[in-house]
Amino acid sequence: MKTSIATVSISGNLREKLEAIAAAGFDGIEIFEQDFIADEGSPRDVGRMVRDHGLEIVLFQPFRDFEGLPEPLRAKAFDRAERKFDVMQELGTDLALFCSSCHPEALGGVDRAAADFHTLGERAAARGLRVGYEALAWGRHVNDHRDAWEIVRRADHPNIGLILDSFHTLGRKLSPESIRAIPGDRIFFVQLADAPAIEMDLLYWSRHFRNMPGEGDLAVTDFVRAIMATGYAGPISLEIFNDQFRGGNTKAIARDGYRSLMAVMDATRRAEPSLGIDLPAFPPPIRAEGVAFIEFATRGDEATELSALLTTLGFTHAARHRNKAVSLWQQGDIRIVLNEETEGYAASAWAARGTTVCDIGLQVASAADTITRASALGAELFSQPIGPGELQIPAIRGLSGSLLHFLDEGSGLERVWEVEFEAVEPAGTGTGLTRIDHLAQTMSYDNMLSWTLFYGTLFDIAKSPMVDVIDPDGLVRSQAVATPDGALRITLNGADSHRTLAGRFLSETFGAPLQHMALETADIFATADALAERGFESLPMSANYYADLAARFSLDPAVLERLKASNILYDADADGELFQIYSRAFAGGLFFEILQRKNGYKGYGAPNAPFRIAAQKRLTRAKGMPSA
Ligand SMILES: O=C(O)c1ccc(O)c(O)c1
Ligand SMILES: [Mg+2]
Repeated sequence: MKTSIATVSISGNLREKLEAIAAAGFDGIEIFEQDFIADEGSPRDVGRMVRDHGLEIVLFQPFRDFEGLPEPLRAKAFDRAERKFDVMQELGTDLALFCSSCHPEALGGVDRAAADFHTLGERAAARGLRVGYEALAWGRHVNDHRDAWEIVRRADHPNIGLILDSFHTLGRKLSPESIRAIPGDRIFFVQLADAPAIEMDLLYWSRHFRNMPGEGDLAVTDFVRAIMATGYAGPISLEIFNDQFRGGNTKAIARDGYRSLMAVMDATRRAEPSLGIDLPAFPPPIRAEGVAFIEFATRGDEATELSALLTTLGFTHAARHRNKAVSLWQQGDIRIVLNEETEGYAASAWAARGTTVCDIGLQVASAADTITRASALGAELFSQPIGPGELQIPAIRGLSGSLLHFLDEGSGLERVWEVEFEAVEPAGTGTGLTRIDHLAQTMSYDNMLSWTLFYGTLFDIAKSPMVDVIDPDGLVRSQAVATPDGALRITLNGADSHRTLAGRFLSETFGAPLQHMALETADIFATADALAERGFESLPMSANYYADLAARFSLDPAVLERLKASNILYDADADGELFQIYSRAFAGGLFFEILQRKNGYKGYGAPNAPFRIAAQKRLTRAKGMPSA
């Protein structure tokens, strides 16, 4: 399978785009005319430059407003096409995209358009070129792939074929099933794009909001299945018009594209194995079984402060590393590693950000499969020298330089805690915390799609609808991903203002670090008492908050008093109830959450977030810390 991406999909000048596209692993590009015109090189130079990057120009696009014009406009359109054919020959590409006309004077009629394309086919054939016809969803007379196909069929010329674009079909809610009846060799090119389900004008939606397959809500896999069922064997290309991507990090967006394309083709072959898709074998989306450990890079006073906080939370210093300044704190199935090494990745993370989560360990069905799938999707593997007797734990780079290690059961990796560590204190019952319920990552809003795609393509994990969280100083958007059984849940919080709590945390760190983790208890009231006994300081909530709870829910007054006395936050949804306690912030904005889900409550307490954030900001100001 030949992979490609339209140059319009990413930011930068043509040279920067080519470098990023080649590095991400694509075979070819659709050269967007403007990208090439803006370059100072001649068409020959540009063609050579593309090939020097190991890339092929698989399509020249777009040619607009060709078919159905009355004379003299018609003759002019043919002349214009000849000029572009000249350019294509110099560039070294044989296929042009002609999109359906939006010209105010274009006339309708399938036969008229077919006749124009037949004539164009003759002209193209004389130069050994081909033309593909694409129905724009907002074309004046042709806006449905079935009509474009009828025109191509009647044009009846071997150098005239069809171009299909998932956006134009799915965006207009047309079923892709009709594509299955088209002969595969009459389809000259396939473009893929996804988009979020928002009601708006088609053209505006297409030009500004398209995103990578898997990042939006369109059924791109169904579209690809229909295409592949025709026997189509040409390139599969991404054509993404997106304002954020145009201003984003060129290399990162190109990598997202590659990851997305591999994942959608993999999903297609698994949905319909008989299609025989030409793609190297790699494992299906990985079953994630939970968080195996969270590792902090920390030193000095901050390490002392964090250890004290873990003690009041009921953790014990369970073990210490045999060769390194690394300690393991444990309670139930929760493992928190404090790394005070002065060399290696933890040391670099500490140097850059101070106390921070430098590594996330995930428990997966197979660590080896995880690494294989991640590499097939374009991830960078990570390793560093290991000491005598230590295990080489499979790891990859996440986005923004983050790090993920993978543990599993049965390959020997599960023995890491005995092999590399020696016991210090036996684990007690603690405060009743059993496991990590979810991790909350904070990032700039622009990185949310990338992270959603990252987790969504590697794991068998689904995204829930985005929610808006109101911070007194701006909006934070929150997107959760969760495995079907809830074993792994991650919330991705995107800040677009530095004045929000999330934004400030981000501006003082960088990348997409973990800002908080939520620890589960089966009995919030018993845990609240045990925490109080240990001197844990919870985040104080206002009396107004509890008055509002009394108004919104029919809570027993005694329960309400109990909530208030222990600063427990409450929410309920159609399924069940949620109880939350927050820690105070430490080390520049990190914090812990303790929660109990009752009767299958599925959310994350979003209605409580504005009050929790306001309480955190109140404390920050009271401590005289800069409050933005
Ligand atoms: O928005 C456009 O004009 C446009 C151009 C070329 C395409 O392939 C397309 O899907 C849209
Ligand atoms: Mg298109």
